[in-house]
Amino acid sequence: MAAWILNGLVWNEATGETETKHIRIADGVIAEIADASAGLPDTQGHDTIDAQGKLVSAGFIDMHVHLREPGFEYKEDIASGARSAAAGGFTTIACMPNTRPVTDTPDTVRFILDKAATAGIVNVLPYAAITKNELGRELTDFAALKEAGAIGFTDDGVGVQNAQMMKDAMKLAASMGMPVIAHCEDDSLVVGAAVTEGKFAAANGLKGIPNESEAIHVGRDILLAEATGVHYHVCHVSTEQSVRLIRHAKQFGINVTAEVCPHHLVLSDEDIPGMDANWKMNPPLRSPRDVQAVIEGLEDGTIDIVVTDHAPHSAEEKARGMQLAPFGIVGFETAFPLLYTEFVRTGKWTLGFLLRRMTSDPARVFGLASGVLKAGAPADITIVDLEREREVDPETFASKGKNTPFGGWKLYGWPETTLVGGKIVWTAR
Ligand SMILES: NC(=O)N[C@@H](CC(=O)O)C(=O)O
Ligand SMILES: [Zn+2]
Ligand SMILES: [Zn+2]
Repeated sequence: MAAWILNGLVWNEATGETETKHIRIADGVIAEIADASAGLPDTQGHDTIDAQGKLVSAGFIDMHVHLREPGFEYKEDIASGARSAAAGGFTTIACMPNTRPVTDTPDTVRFILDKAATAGIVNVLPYAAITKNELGRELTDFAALKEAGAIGFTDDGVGVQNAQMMKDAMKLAASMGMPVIAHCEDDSLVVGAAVTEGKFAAANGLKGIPNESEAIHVGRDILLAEATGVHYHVCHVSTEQSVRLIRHAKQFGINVTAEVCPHHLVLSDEDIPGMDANWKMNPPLRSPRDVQAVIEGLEDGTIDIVVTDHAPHSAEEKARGMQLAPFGIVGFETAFPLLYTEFVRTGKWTLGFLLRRMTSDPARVFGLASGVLKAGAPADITIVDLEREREVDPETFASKGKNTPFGGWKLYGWPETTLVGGKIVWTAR
């Protein structure tokens, strides 16, 4: 469709303010961005979208999500996950391979791409597993998986326990120009705990997950990345120690990048209200000191991007209680409002900083053409109402998963309309 988005507020990095612009879309790309001071354009023959007073941004990019299909469609499927992403203003998402079967064959990669294309909602980029069935024993066929469309290799959900296996994976990925994305967790240090080691665990007589179970893999993998030259990307950084190691590695020019989730920026273990599994995720909510460290890591560029780690589970599964319920919370439909409300409205971050970490930075890290609002870029666009306050109601989520700790939170910054390739794929009722 040929369309004009009229009178939207577009962030200008040079001035550090928003400016009113008209954006013309043609053939799925941004054809023109016009200054509104020159008056309304001739919109004849075009659809028009009134964005008066609304933020118009490049669509958000989420490089760490779980869509659960194939195999766990009762939690989420590719279409429902994509709809949830669009409702959260995301236009490109990268899905993790801990499906059933695990995404460890070209057939499964193609299955995901086909399903995503049929759904036709957002761009879905599949990761493939590092090891067969994510068991850590045998590498998958990297070349065939890349050929089928996988954009990187990861065993997310579990850490690769064997250092030689990880080194072999990195060497192979490096030779193909592909990134290795790591869920950092040393099994020998994790003692079947549901929450972090710290105040909440102690107060409730629970075992805790220690910080070093994450950071020890980060440190190991940084050394392996240095040795192999691979692009190494650290998943869901949650500890002060991991931030420190990544900062140090970057100072040495090692090709490492990292991500952090909204919940690790906003919540600590001291916020957990009780034995409610909607507060259970991996890595767990850490101490306030860790929260401060990941915030500073994101602010100084040690951590490159924000991801949701959208991890839907059924209500029945989450009702099993803190100890038995699976790890994970949904994230698409609260991510931007949460960070906008907590960090931008409070004056801690500029709007531009948050937008960069959710658009152009993930595009830079993973070499995507999207993530920028400029002529010639894909017309993947998010229109956001920054001014209306609304309460988070999980029952209204497009996701099948309602498992969030943010139910009832009053937030600003709700996405209103999401366009992918110039087509409206979601609009708020
Ligand atoms: N983050 C989580 O708590 N859970 C993820 C797995 C993962 O991201 O490691 C899941 O698949 O449910
Ligand atoms: Zn993980
Ligand atoms: Zn994950």
